[in-house]
Amino acid sequence: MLRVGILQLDVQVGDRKANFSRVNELLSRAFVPSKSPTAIVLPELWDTGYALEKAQALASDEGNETATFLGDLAKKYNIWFIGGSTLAKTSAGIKNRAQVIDPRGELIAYYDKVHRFPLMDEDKYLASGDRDCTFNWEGFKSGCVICYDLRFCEWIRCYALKGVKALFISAEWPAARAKHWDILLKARAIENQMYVISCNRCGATGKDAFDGGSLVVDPWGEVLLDAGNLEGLWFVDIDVCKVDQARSTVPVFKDRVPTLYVDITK
Ligand SMILES: NC(=O)CCC(=O)C(=O)O
Repeated sequence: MLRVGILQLDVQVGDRKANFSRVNELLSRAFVPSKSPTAIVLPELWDTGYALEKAQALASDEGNETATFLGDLAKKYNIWFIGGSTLAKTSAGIKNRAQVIDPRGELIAYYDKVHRFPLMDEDKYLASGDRDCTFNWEGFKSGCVICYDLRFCEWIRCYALKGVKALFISAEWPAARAKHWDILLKARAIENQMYVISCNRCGATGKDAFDGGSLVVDPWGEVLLDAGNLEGLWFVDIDVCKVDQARSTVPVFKDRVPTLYVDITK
């Protein structure tokens, strides 16, 4: 068994100090030790929110400030942090970067959001990523994407074809489209026969409301955890055998006919 913790946060926009201190507080209040290796997931841009007009000032070099903060907590609690993105200053511009930190506090992988969301001005302020992110989480091949990436079934399929069995998704997905969020998480889990482990923001900034609704969905599409719409930290165990069971029972990956899946726009 492996265990995931969903830390659903009401992000304070532009205030990294407040978000750091809230995460500290939630962990010290709600962390439950376990024998199962544990990964905690945070929302997209959990430390600064969508203050993109101030991205230049808020971003830290390669996202190091946030990685250091999480690294210290990872060591203290002997946990992973998987996903949860920050603004990272890079030579190619500022990126929306999800970080993977192991229990030694080391940043072992990161993912720069590939599909920038124009309705929240990401195309105006941020540079996009150009690669996927897969890694070994306690022997379980896993991957990360961020929010709007969830809409691109072909991108998530690439992860599954690379052998990913657990996909971590961090998001700031507004309440206005909460239904899409819910359906797409379940669809991606069912069609790829993988765990989908998500963490969305909750609360509101001005008129922008976020409903949370973070889900952990198993490879059969069953919801193992629904965080509701409040701030908090919740845990659930996942049985790694379920992915192989689902894939051998309904042999989608054996039955694909990729020679027919051509891109007709080319
Ligand atoms: N932060 C995001 O990428 C939001 C994506 C979103 O709201 C959507 O509808 O897609």
